[in-house]
Amino acid sequence: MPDQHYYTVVFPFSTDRKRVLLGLKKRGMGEGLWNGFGGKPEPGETMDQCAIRELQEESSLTATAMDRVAVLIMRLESGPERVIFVYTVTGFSGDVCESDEMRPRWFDLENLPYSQAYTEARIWWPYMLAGRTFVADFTFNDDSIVRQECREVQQQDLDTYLP
Ligand SMILES: COc1nc(N)nc2c1ncn2[C@H]1C[C@H](O)[C@@H](COP(=O)(O)OP(=O)(O)OP(=O)(O)O)O1
Repeated sequence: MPDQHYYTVVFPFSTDRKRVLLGLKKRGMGEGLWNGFGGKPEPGETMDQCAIRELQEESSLTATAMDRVAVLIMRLESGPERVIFVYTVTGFSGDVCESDEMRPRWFDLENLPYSQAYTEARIWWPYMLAGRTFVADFTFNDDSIVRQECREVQQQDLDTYLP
């Protein structure tokens, strides 16, 4: 079994579901790219707890309605495999604020910044935006995707990927 590192990534939607809140990563992994809000779980924390905490720390929003919608598996040429749990948030409280790590901005769903996001976002964001539950599995060689699979699953199937 390869070494695996676990992450969350969280995407808040506007009430009318026409806009999504993304954050421009200001430092570290994915710097300069638009993505959802997230990170690594702290010791003893569940992935759901991690998702809520990371969203709060990075955007100041508190999730009140959140769904686990996908698992992304990133098989990199070197380094540990990344297993990323994706969440959508359809209810929240608080006001959006910039943090040390993320500069948040609402985007219309028809105008997403794919040219300034992770390469594979073009493949799996449409699944998420369509409200699907899925597992996306990517193999990279350098920064290129050499194998990809995106398949719809049942909600409970996502649990099998939990650490
Ligand atoms: C190709 O790989 C990735 N694609 C996408 N779309 N998102 C990714 C990929 N690899 C990582 N991510 C996401 C997962 C997390 O949301 C962040 C990375 O989290 P970070 O390293 O910043 O975690 P923190 O716990 O916040 O880290 P520090 O507090 O130590 O800065 O990117």
